[in-house]
Amino acid sequence: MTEPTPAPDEPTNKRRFSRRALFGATGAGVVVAAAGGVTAAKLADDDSSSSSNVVAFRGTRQAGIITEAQDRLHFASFDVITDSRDDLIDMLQRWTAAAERMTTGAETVDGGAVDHGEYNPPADTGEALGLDASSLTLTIGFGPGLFGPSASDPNRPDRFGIANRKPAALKDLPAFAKDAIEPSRSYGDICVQACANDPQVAVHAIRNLARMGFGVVSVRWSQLGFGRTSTTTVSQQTPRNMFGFKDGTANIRAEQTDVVNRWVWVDPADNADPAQWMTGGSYLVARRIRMDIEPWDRANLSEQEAIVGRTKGAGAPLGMTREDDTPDFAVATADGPMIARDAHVRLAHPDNLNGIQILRRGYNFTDGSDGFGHLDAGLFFIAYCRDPDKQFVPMQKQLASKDAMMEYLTHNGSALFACPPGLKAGEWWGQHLFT
Ligand SMILES: C=CC1=C(C)c2cc3[nH]c(cc4nc(cc5[nH]c(cc1n2)c(C)c5CCC(=O)O)C(CCC(=O)O)=C4C)c(C)c3C=C
Ligand SMILES: [Fe+2]
Repeated sequence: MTEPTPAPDEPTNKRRFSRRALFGATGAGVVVAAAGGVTAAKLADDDSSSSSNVVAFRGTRQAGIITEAQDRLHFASFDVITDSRDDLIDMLQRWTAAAERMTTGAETVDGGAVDHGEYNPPADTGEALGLDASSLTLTIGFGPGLFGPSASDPNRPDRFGIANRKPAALKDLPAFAKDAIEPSRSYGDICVQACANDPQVAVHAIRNLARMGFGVVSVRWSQLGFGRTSTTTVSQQTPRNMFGFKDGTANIRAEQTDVVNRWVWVDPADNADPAQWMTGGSYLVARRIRMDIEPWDRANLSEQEAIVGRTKGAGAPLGMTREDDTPDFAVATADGPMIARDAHVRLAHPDNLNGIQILRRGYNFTDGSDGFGHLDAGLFFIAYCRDPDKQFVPMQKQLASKDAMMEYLTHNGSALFACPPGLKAGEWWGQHLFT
């Protein structure tokens, strides 16, 4: 594979690290692999966004939350299949080292694909050799079932002695109106969200973590996403969802520090002492939402726009012309409000939800067709929030019962994970939960 040629408008400070370049350079001692550390990454900061192709793995926050949303997703939810706390910790340590390397464009271990002897299975599966880091971020979260009983599995024992460390906010989401949740696409003990600008890099990362976890975890479900449906920084263009509408316009942006602190990061006051490991982290809500594409495609444009509450072309609130115009829910027409009472954006707007906000970070998906000639397509909705019970739950309750868009949606996957804060040098995933 050839090294990608930098685009002419690429910043001159842009750093490119490819697995092939590192592969060739390790002999010269360029890469510092001790404790999984690789010197090349941009130094971490609160934002973790990077203008280069390497996003810092370590920092105050985990990367992949307010990081500028990448184009591709591979999300995996794992069941822990061992009762051994030591084995789980050992795997988390090995995962951390490999994850840190992969986010720099390196293999899981030095020379993993081809240098570990012809009679051993390769320690890296190799499909990302020659590809650069592609802004890969790997974000870990822990599900309610890891701590013992949960609503989805009430008989789970506390296998790892961490029941008292469970944050109050970490509980399975309630059932919402019209939910059609499939357990085989839902829940899980540990999640890893892999986001990258190259799908092969994201898939390689999840595949290798799954391979390394053999005997300790098994993949419960996973989801690929092919196009972001959010903007998380002010410089990003708003993408479109599978209904053809701009999605992400009114999202929280990384630069809105006060808003992010209020609605995304867990505060010390949110938890008692045993759950302080979550301070500075965030809760990840995942919902697989099937979109009924074919009936939608037969709805006329004005009906589609009335359901969303924005125009399809510009993405402007109805009654306005520009995407960044502020919606005015008071404007009336002869037939009622300009933005209908059951329009999606009216119901999801903070003015109609006691000020509540969430950070959306979802992806379009298409998993082929369903055997009846319909696309199995939709939105893999991901949201980050400080307290799902006070943010996502009331928002989704309102949408599930009143939103006109629900006629075209089926929520068939659901999960909640607690994503701890970022790692300092030498720390490993889950360290402050298990020690
Ligand atoms: C519970 C939260 C939300 C779910 C679930 C959800 C599903 C969903 N949304 C769209 C399409 C659009 N959503 C838009 C705005 C919007 N959506 C939510 C929340 C949920 N959406 C919020 C908080 C907002 C912002 C509201 C506001 O403050 O104005 C938009 C408009 C553009 C935008 O602001 O992003 C679209 C379009 C789909 C298709 C969908 C499920 C498949
Ligand atoms: Fe929405």
